Parts: sequence; structure tokens; C-alpha cells
Amino acid sequence: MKGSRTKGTTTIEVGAHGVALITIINPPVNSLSSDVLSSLKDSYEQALRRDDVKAIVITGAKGKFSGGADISAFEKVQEGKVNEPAPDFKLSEVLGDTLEAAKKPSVAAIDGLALGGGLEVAMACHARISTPTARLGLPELQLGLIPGFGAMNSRTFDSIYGTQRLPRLVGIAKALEMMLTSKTVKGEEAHALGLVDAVVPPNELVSAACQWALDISECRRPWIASLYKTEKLDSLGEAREIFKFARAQAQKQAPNLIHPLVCIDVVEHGIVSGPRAGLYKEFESFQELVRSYISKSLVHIFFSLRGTTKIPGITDLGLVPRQVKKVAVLGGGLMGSGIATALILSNYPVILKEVNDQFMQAGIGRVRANLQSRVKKGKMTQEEFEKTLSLLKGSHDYESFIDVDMVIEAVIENVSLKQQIFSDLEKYCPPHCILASNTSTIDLNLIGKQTKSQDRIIGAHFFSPAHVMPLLEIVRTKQTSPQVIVDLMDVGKKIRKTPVVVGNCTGFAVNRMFFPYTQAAILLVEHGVDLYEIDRVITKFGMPMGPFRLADLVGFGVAIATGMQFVENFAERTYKSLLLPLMQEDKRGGETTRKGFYLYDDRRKAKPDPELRKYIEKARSISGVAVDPKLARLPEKDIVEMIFFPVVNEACRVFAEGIAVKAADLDIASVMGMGFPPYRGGIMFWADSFGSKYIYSRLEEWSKTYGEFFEPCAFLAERSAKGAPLSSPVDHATSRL
Ligand SMILES: C[C@H](O)CC(=O)SCCNC(=O)CCNC(=O)[C@H](O)C(C)(C)COP(=O)(O)OP(=O)(O)OC[C@H]1O[C@@H](n2cnc3c(N)ncnc32)[C@H](O)[C@@H]1OP(=O)(O)O
Repeated sequence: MKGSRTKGTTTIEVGAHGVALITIINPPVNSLSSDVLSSLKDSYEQALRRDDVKAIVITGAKGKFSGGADISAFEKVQEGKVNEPAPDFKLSEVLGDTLEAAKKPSVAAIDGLALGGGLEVAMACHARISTPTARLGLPELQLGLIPGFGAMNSRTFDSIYGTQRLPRLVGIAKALEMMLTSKTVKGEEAHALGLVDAVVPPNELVSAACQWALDISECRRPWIASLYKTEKLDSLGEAREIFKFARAQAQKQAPNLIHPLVCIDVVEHGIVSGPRAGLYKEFESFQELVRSYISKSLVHIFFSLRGTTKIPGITDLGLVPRQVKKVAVLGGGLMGSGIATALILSNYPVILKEVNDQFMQAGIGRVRANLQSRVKKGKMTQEEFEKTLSLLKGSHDYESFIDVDMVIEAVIENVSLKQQIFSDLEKYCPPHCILASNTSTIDLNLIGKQTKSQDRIIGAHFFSPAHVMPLLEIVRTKQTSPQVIVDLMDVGKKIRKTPVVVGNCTGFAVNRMFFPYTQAAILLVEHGVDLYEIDRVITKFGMPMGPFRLADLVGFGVAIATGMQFVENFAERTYKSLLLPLMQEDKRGGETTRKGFYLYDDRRKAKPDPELRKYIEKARSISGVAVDPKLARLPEKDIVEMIFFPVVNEACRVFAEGIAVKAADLDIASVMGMGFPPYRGGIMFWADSFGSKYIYSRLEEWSKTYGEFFEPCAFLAERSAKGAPLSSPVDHATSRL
């Protein structure tokens, strides 16, 4: 699959007017594989040699300029399969610019996208013409890299160098913003910034670019080498201030990441010491970064994200998703209203059903508030607000369900209530209608037990707030039909969620991984680790918040109810503690009650509470646990391991049971559902950086001292005995899929 992307070519066509049109062809995004680059260099040299060519236009086939360097090539470097970048890189090669210093002018004709190396090629041309909808950007930082195309391809097509050209075209501050946020700009904005020279409709793109190239060659327009432009550059003093501010921002936003700082250093070096020195630094830094753990992790996440939609036996059957025209959501609470918001934002007409008018109005009110907050943030106009909200209709009965194509049930986690609802749905909805439940823990077979519609029952597990969180856990039972899975995946994609398809069990994949996360934290606290220290260390590790701050946010009611499901189903590995119930008894229910593990002021700012000691001591005495002096002085590294290795242990069980098709799906589920830092590659990828033997031995050691909660599972024992990675495919899983 990834291998097929390394092909590709370019074509060259010389028109009567003397312009050579070079087209990059490498579907689906015209990535710059080494084959494409060699061919680009050949075509370019041919154009330079030919007497009938006065000027050159570079474009991309099928309305896409280029999605940048071939990311699978980085993966090969990272896996040690190839030894690129070329070790025989010489500065003379840098000086021998292929594009910018050539004797004939070149113009980039940009439609669709010009990203990363794609934009770098365009910036090395002497002018750029784009369509209004084209997206231009340098998103390399998302892959743990810096724009450094020349470094990667010094043998074939050298001196493209994005970190040096973008500041000279759009100014230092805007260039840093574009690189550090990886955000793209559209044609018109790119024009206003000076990144492109003209914006034209798609059907005029190539002819306008050809004319522009001729104009340059015939001296009617300026011949501009962006590397040597200076008018957009600030004075050195101003530039230093911009770099200082950017560094402070980068450190604040991503304290664990080095590559944003490297990017700033490289840009600064080019400004202070000149573009050539900047180019050399870019090359050196790129070589280091491409082999870094962070880049490996982020490249792994890039492909794993796209891999979630490839499910053997489902997505390879050639099924076409059916059109879902109308959706009903049952329950207007926090989840139901969030789901309805996500749907109407993507233009799905939605019926929101509640038990009575009061609840229905409250549900619609929540949707309205969700949309209003978008208006406030400038993400939506008032007119769009009205139009979007008009897609939502309230109802208290099932009469209007006669023509819905999908129902998503989002009522409270009560088995008999859900069973009743699904029996009703079977009666009122058309026979093709998809019957989905947003349950976060309950077995779907139980929910659909009283129906004959098991083949169209499916889990659509959203994460709160549902209109914001990017993950959609799609749960299939053994009876769910492949067509229904494909339909829900399609709706998921349309509402901009990443769907991860998992098997049916209590807690599915994400909540099963979450369960030991909170449990381990409570166990450590009862054994003497400071609660706020745990949250601090876990946040420093890269989670959006620590386990206790999260419990406050979710609310103790939900946390206790979910916990009960796990106690019932996985009693042997549950650490039983009364800490949460004791606090709840005292009306400390988390953030909504202004008191949980933290105290909250009017602006929801969390503050530690010394009072907590009394609850911890009481819970400790009920559990019969004594403070372990060793744990009271636990180093940060051990806190991280004692919290996350139990999560790895559960992820291994989920994988071994076949709940997840591949380990990479658990990486995505952990990143998008739990907030696990993407630059650590996801839970299984991170675990493999320690090795199965190490994790197994640590868990075994702790299980002897602190009990069954830590006991390593059979899968971990087996992988450890073989010294095998945890993420290698499972051979004999008793698949639940
Ligand atoms: C040295 C240089 O400075 C470094 C670089 O240039 S690094 C590369 C910079 N470019 C990027 O980061 C862009 C990455 N790609 C994207 O953001 C998106 O794919 C896109 C906006 C181009 C297209 O999005 P979308 O239409 O939703 O398609 P998407 O599903 O993401 O991609 C389609 C296929 O192209 C592949 N693909 C996309 N960009 C690719 C790339 N640059 N290299 C290799 N494969 C790529 C995807 O893996 C996917 O493959 P699959 O069908 O086998 O799963």
C-alpha cells in the first residue's frame, strides 16, 4: 500500500509558445517520491537543454499540485531500511541550484494543494499562480520535522529549502506562524501575503502560468529568486524580538517538543547569517530530526490514522456507503446534544427526541449554546448559526421516525431502558434504518436482546464534548452487517470524526484502557504517593490533564457508574477503593459541584485542597492499606510507569481478544480518546519503545507487592518470553469481530 506511493513520474509537454509544461503525476496526492524527483529533474534538465523552450511551468495532475515529500520514505529511513539522506552530501550541490538559478524562468501553477515539499518546489520557482481554493502550507512540524526538502533529496533535486524561502516571501512572523501551527492558507490569503503572485480560476490556471513564465523570459515581469528577497524581512532587532516571542510560545505550548525550537533556530540562522548558512543548518537539523523518536512517532500516527479505515473483511468488500439523509438522536443530555450538534454542523437534518417538552427544550438549548460558542469564537456567522439550527427539530414521540435512516440512542446507562428503546425503534423506524447506541460500556448484545434487528445494531461511541472530540469508536457485534459498519464509518468521516472500529465487550477499547489509568492513580495515592504530584507528573508526560483533574471534569457520578461495570466484569483486576464514593457522600462530585479532588472558583480554576487528606486516610484504612515509604518518594519515571503500564496491560488484553484489529488502532484510540500524546506514538507504540520484557518484569514485580491489579496478562507474558514487540499482529486471537 505505502510502497505503491513511491512510484510516480512527471510528463513534459512543450507548447508552440515555447513554454514547457511539466506535470507531477503520483496519485492520490502527487507526493514527491524519489521516482517523481528523478523524473522532475530529468524533465527540468530537458527543458533547459531544448532550444524551443523559453520558460517552464510546473503543475500537478488532477487538480493537485503536490502533497509534499513521500512520507513513507521517511518511515523507511526511520526503520533503518534505507540510509537517506545521502551521506555524500556536498555543499557544492547546494550551490548548484537546479531550479532557482537556472537560465530559464519557471512558474508554479498551483491547484488543490501545495504542502510541505510541494510548496517548497513552488517557492523555488520564479513566480506562483494559484486557484482561490488551493491550500498552501508547510505542515512538516506535524511529522516532527522541519521543512527541509533539499536535505532529503540532495542527490536528485537539491536546494529547495522551505525554512529559508517562506520568511523571505511572507515575512518572518507569518512564516513562523505557518510553520509552527502547520496551518494552510488559501489562494486569496496566499496572494495577500505575497506567497503567490496571482489568483485565477482553475480553468485559466495553466494558461495564466504559461503567460507569466513567458512574460518573465521576455522581461515584462520581474525574475525573482525568493531566496534572495529581502523587502519582507524585518530589521535584525525586530527579528530577534519575533524569535524570542516564538520560542516562548513554542515552549509554553509544547514543552516536550524540540523540533519547533529547532525550526525557529534554523530560520533565525538564515536571517542572521544569510540564506546559504541557513540552508546548511536546515540540512543538518533535518538529518537529526528525521531519525528522532518524536518524528518516528508522528509518522507512525500519520499512517495509523489513515489505517483505521482499512478493516479486513469489511472495507475490502467493495460496499458503497448508503446515503444517510436524516438522523434521529434519542436523549438531549450532554452527549445527545453534542452528537446532534456534530450532525447538524455537517448538514444532517436531525430529530432530537426527549421524554417531555421541558427536557426537549433543554436539549435544544444545549445545541444552541454549542453553536453560539462557535459564533463567539468567530468560527460561524450569525446567518450560518440560524441555518444550522434550523436543521434540528424536537420531538417527544416516535411518529417522526418513519423516514429516518439512522438513530443514535444517547440516554442514561440503564440496560432495561435501552432494551425498551431498541424494541420501540424496531417498531417505528424503517427496516433499513441503522440502530446505533452511544453506550460507553454496556454490551450491545444485551441492548438489542429483545429485537430481531441484531444485524443493524451498532455502537456509535462518541467522547464528550461530542461535537469537539475527534474520535468515534464504532462497535460491531458478531451480527452487525458490514454494510451498516461502512455506512456509519461514512457518516463518521462526514462529521469529521476519526472512526476506529472495535469489537463488542464491556467498555470497548477506550474505556477499557481508561479504567486502569484511574485505578492505578487511586492505588498509588492510597499507598502514599501525593495526589497532586501524580497529576503534575502525568501532565508533564504530555496528557492534557492528570487522572484526578480528569475525574473531576467527568464527574464522580459517571466515574462511579462506569467503575461498577468494570467491577462486575473484571473483578479480579479491579483495585477496590472507596475514595470516590466517600467524597461523593460528602457532596464532592467533581467540577460541577465546585469540589472534587480540587476546589474550583467561579472561573473553573482548579486549586488543591488540603482537606483531601481526611478522605484519603479514611479510604486507606477501609482498604487496609499502609503507606509504603518507597512509594511516598516515588521518582517521576516510576509514577509514569506505574500509571501507564497497567494501561498497556489492558491494551494488550484488548488486542489479544481481537477487540482491536491492529495495535495501531489502539494507538489512535489512545491518542484521540484518552489524550495520550501523539508524539509518543500511541500506547502500544510507546510500550514497544520499552520492550515487552521490561514491561512484563515491572508489572510482575509490582503485582507481588501491590496485588493482582498489576498482574501481567498472558499475552504480555508470551510476548515477553519471545522477546517480541507488543504491536506485532496477533496470530490466534479469539476474535470478537
Ligand atoms: C522534506 C519536506 O520538507 C518534508 C515534507 O514535505 S513532509 C510532507 C508534508 N506534507 C504533508 O504533511 C501532507 C500530508 N498529507 C495530508 O495532510 C493529507 O493527506 C492531504 C491534505 C494531502 C490529503 O488529505 P485527504 O484528501 O483527506 O487524503 P488522505 O486520506 O489523507 O490521503 C490519501 C492517501 O495519500 C497518502 N498520502 C497523503 N500525503 C502523503 C504524502 N505526503 N506522502 C505519502 N503518502 C501520502 C495517505 O497516506 C493516503 O494513503 P492511503 O489511501 O493508502 O491511506
